[in-house]
Amino acid sequence: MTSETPERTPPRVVVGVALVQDGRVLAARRTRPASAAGRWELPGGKVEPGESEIEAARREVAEELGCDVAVGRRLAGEVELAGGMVLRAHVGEVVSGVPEPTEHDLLRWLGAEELDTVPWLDADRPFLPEIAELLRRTGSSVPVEAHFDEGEDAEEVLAALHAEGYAAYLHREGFAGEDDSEDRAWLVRVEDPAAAVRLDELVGDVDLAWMVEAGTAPAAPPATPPPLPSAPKRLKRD
Ligand SMILES: Nc1nc2c([nH]c(=O)n2[C@H]2C[C@H](O)[C@@H](COP(=O)(O)OP(=O)(O)OP(=O)(O)O)O2)c(=O)[nH]1
Repeated sequence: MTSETPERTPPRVVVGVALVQDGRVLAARRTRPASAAGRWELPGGKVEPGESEIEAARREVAEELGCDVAVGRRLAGEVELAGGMVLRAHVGEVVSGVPEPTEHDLLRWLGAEELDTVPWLDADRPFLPEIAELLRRTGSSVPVEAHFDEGEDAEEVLAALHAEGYAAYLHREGFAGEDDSEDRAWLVRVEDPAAAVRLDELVGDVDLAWMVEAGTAPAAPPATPPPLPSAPKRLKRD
């Protein structure tokens, strides 16, 4: 950039939250302005100066829906809005309370195949394919597992899930005929789709970990759990 390049004001961010629960996402119908009334959006609003997107998302959802939400990773991309604003979207979930609209006139929980049944605001449409994929991936009641090479990473993710109120447990991968416990991976298993969304996010912050299809591994931890490292290790977050 040269000294002649005019300074650009960064666009104001509007953050929408794709609240996911039981394989569905919460859509809210706007009442204002007249040009947007009757169109559907993700709950959210403008990020205030000094606020992070996540703080703004939690504040806006509390104002609009009267419930507490956990806000996780950002969906890909952003969409330019009129008035020098951009729309970004994050995945989230309700952690306490039941969404009741204070500004919208209707809420609907939509499954992956129902996303097209409401007239979304134009700016929200580019996010729908990723939301649909997320709902398909997490919408079943099949257990979901994450594989960890390192026990301490698995333990830390497990602790994070428990701290946020999710049911999750740790077990070691079983290899037929394998008796060297050093070679066996750690698996964190969840059965609730909302917990699967959160597990997926946490796994994204760990180098040697990935989501796996839950196999036939035992559904309960072994009677005598193998020792875990005790030193805490920070998750890499951005
Ligand atoms: N909240 C939200 N706004 C959206 C979405 N899609 C979209 O184009 N918008 C637009 C509508 C508005 O022009 C702008 C956000 O306005 P807003 O009225 O929700 O935000 P706010 O509560 O912070 O605003 P204000 O009433 O305090 O002025 O972004 C969406 O999914 N969620």
